[in-house]
Amino acid sequence: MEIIEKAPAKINLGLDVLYKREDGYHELEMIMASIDLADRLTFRPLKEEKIIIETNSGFLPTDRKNNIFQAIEVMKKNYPFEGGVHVELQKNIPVAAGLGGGSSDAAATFRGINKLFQLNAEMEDLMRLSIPIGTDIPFCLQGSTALVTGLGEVVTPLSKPLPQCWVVLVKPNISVSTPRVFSKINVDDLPHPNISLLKEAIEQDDYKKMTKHLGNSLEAYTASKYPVVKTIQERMIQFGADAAVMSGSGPTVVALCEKHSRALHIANSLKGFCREVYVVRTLKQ
Ligand SMILES: C[C@](O)(CO)[C@H](O)COP(=O)(O)OP(=O)(O)OC[C@H]1O[C@@H](n2ccc(N)nc2=O)[C@H](O)[C@@H]1O
Ligand SMILES: Nc1ncnc2c1ncn2[C@@H]1O[C@H](COP(=O)(O)OP(=O)(O)OP(=O)(O)O)[C@@H](O)[C@H]1O
Repeated sequence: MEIIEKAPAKINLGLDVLYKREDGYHELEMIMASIDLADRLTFRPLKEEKIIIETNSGFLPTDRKNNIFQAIEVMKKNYPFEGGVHVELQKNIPVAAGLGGGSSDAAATFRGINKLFQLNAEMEDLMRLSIPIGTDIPFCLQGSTALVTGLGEVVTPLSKPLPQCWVVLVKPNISVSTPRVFSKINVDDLPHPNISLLKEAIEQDDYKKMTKHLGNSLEAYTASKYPVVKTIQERMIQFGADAAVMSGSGPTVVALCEKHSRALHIANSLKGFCREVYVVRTLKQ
């Protein structure tokens, strides 16, 4: 018996940091979308009480530091099942990229364990249990396109998927620590994208309006530390992107294009500059 789950990456088309809370976390307002770049997880039951993670990624932890391990432990504690789990992770999403790879793996694990051991857990319980592992997990559990608020735990699906377009992802060869970015920003100095207008554009299926309202409060800070983020964004526009925005806390920059030929042109033009370049579609749902 085995269960296979896909774990799609996410992009933040809009990310507004509203304020810092007493506990140090930040209230966010975001538009998030799943894209057609995914890790693949295979779950098998084990007789022994063990969690074994095997992966094609040479540098990811396979112990408790891995989000997959933590998600299995949370499932075991809240929905006791017999034996252990063997997980095979095929890692395709770049790590520490702002693409939510670890969160999506955890979400796939909640879904996979639920199916493998027939635990009948409710989606809203999984969302609540997932938050201490990562604030992007509730969105990853649902996927598609959503307005995401609170710390990341309030997920409201949009009435329409994203207008169909091509997405070019370019990750410079640096890793950005999300806790570090949040600890360094001063909320009073941040720009604030208009998330309401972005949401409206998507729900009106208005591609042009959507591209006008992409924005990320964290972009200026990450770009000030890593100027390569700004350089990539400028080149994407120069090579014909309709819009370009940093995803999450970075450093991946996302370009949107209506035409496939243009997306390929941007990707090919940037390949000499960055090793990790992808052309994908948003997920229709
Ligand atoms: C920036 C985003 O990528 C947007 O999608 C996510 O909010 C970050 O999600 P993530 O990588 O899963 O990060 P988490 O592991 O949840 O949080 C890492 C750290 O970021 C800070 N953090 C995160 C979420 C939030 N709403 N406020 C915060 O201040 C906290 O210091 C936290 O310890
Ligand atoms: N299954 C996993 N996949 C990727 N990273 C993981 C995983 N488990 C733990 N990690 C750790 O989490 C850190 C961040 O990885 P991840 O790829 O999730 O970041 P991210 O793309 O920046 O996410 P976000 O957009 O949510 O901030 C890495 O340092 C990595 O070692």
